[in-house]
Amino acid sequence: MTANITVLAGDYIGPEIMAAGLKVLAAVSEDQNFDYELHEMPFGGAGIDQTGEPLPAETLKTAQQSDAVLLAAIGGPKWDGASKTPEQGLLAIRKALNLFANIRPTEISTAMQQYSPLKNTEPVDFVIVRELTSGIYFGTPRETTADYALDTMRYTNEEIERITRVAFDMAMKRRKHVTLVDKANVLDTSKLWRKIVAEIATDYPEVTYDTSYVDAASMKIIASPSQFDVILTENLFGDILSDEAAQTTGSLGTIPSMSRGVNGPSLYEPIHGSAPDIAGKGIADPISMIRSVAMMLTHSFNRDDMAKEISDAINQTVTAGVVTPDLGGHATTDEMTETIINYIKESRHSYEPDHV
Ligand SMILES: NC(=O)C1=CN([C@@H]2O[C@H](COP(=O)(O)OP(=O)(O)OC[C@H]3O[C@@H](n4cnc5c(N)ncnc54)[C@H](O)[C@@H]3O)[C@@H](O)[C@H]2O)C=CC1
Ligand SMILES: CC(C)CC(=O)C(=O)O
Ligand SMILES: [Mg+2]
Repeated sequence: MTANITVLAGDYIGPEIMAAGLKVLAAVSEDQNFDYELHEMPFGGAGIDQTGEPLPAETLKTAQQSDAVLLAAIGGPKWDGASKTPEQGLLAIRKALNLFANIRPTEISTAMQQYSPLKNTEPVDFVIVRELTSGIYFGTPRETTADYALDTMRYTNEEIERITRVAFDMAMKRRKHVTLVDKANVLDTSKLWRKIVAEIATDYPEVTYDTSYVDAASMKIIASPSQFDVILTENLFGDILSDEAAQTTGSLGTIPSMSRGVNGPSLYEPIHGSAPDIAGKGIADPISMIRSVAMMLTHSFNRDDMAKEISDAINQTVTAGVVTPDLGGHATTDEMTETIINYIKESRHSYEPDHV
């Protein structure tokens, strides 16, 4: 069977890191009985420029019909303040594909330890489960007048329930601990989250469960990150905390994500944006995109073996110090990508039986 993958390169560094991700996908697929077809479509600012729409109808249709979607990043100053923005396209595709669960891992592996600004921590390995299709990014009413602007934070019981089950199911496969991050000392929506999460937690007696206000949680991510296993939180808080958590590994440019719904394709993308400040220089860190490819192989195509090859090669590359400037190195995006590919090839070569 051929895997159909929609490719949304997007804007600024988007095409640079997507190229890196696709090169690694090609390398790791070689001789692996994994056939795939790429469907490259305009999206974000590129969608606006080509069709007038950040999420062109053809792009959405292609994504809906595919087995998985790979997205690099969208947005940037070119479209800031325009009537249609790349970010509208991003929110629209998340909603249209019902991608309510956004999974953002933070791991300071042995290989990454040297790049972490955190010193002498216990091993860090937690996952942020962020609600992705509701909350203040989607709530109505929403308006701007001459005197005020209004956004609305709104959550239904059902929206909280389904993401909570994703978080507890994930905890069951990990260290069995969930931390709900909210602002329940102030917000009614957070009070509702607490009530519903406490109810659902009773279905998971093996999972320990605690809560933290988001302000304190942002401190704990720096001060004592090893206490976390699964962080469950709403859309805005998850957006903010995941960038903070990413930086503890050394760079925002290293963290991938998966966004999933009930049926239909999942979407894989770096957690960062289009980094306009470094676009065109050839120095974007490709790890976040390459790890997004690995997440796709695991979760959409059941190819954990190929994902592990990618992960091992990334670890070897960063251990060897072949890293881009965000991690303090001098490598270009291409050099880092080629090094990762070489490690993949080398590991296969060393396992080949001798042909006499
Ligand atoms: N999913 C997406 O496509 C997202 C899009 N955006 C959009 O991206 C645009 C730029 O937003 P910013 O606030 O600047 O956030 P950003 O995440 O693009 O960049 C923040 C900082 O991190 C650095 N950085 C990010 N990714 C990197 C990588 N792979 N390698 C090296 N350094 C990297 C950038 O150079 C910058 O200094 C905006 O239009 C924003 O709306 C922001 C976040 C997510
Ligand atoms: C347009 C934003 C909601 C994108 C973003 O910052 C994210 O999803 O992390
Ligand atoms: Mg963000």
